[in-house]
Amino acid sequence: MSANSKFKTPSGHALKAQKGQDPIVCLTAYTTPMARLVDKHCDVVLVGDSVGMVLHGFESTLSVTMDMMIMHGQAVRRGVDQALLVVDMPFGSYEHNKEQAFENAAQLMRKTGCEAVKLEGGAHMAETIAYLTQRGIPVMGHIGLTPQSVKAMGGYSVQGRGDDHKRIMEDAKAVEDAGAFAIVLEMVTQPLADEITKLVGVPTIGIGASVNCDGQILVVDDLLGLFSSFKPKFVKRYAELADEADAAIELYAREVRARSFPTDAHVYAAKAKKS
Ligand SMILES: Nc1nc(=O)c2c([nH]1)NC[C@@H]1CN(c3ccc(C(=O)N[C@@H](CCC(=O)O)C(=O)O)cc3)CN21
Ligand SMILES: CC(C)C(=O)C(=O)O
Ligand SMILES: [Mg+2]
Repeated sequence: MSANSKFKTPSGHALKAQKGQDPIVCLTAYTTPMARLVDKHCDVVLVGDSVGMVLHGFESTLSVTMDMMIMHGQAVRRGVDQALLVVDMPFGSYEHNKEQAFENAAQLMRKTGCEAVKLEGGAHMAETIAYLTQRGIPVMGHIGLTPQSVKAMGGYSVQGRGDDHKRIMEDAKAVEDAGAFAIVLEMVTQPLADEITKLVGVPTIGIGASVNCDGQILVVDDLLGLFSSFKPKFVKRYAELADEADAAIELYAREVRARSFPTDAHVYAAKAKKS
């Protein structure tokens, strides 16, 4: 029995070693039942701060709090026992200084039992990422389109088409050098994603980036067709569950109004029937 065998989930180091191997499969989850479905097929489950837009109806991720990430992180933890569990640090919980970042990252790990945290930002967050990783907190980076900066960026648009190409390359290198075990590349051009994937020694996880990234991630509600307030180009719908739910709810409403539901099969007689 190896010294590590009591840890049943993979570590950030195990994921790091997967660069250049089979593609790393990642999805989000925010609840226990969805976590169970996703855990079965994925290497990484992310409790994304996209939960604010997908489950709480916020217009951006800026309103998401530590309490929300802790509650959804705990729910997802109960459904994940195979994949690496990563929790997003919410807006305002890590930008002030590295001590604030450590305090909140430690709280996320302590209260949810996740294996790692993710935070947005490139070179300007390198010092913070180094501070966390040197103190035992595995960090996943996230560069390119960083949704917590939507108000500064003026929208959710493709990154790296102009003179920001060089800056994003430098961001990737800085985040790797700071000790991140993997880096999410969101909505950067394919040539830029490919250059970064070749440049860095840690896995790149693409979302609207490139088929050549070391892994891919999507919001699971997007691929299931459960979320439709917007549909970025990078989303592929593998199912239309909202349409199925709509049809089911419509039929229920019709049957209640027609008094065709419930039937004898759904109500209780005075005496239990022998079966
Ligand atoms: N459900 C969901 N899926 C996501 O991928 C996601 C979230 N929520 N919330 C946080 C961020 C926000 N994201 C977004 C939101 C909108 C676009 C979007 O509208 N993109 C368009 C316009 C592109 C452009 O202007 O150049 C697109 O066609 O891709 C992209 C990413 C990605 N993240
Ligand atoms: C889409 C992924 C990368 C994310 O950060 C989120 O779901 O919040
Ligand atoms: Mg996020």
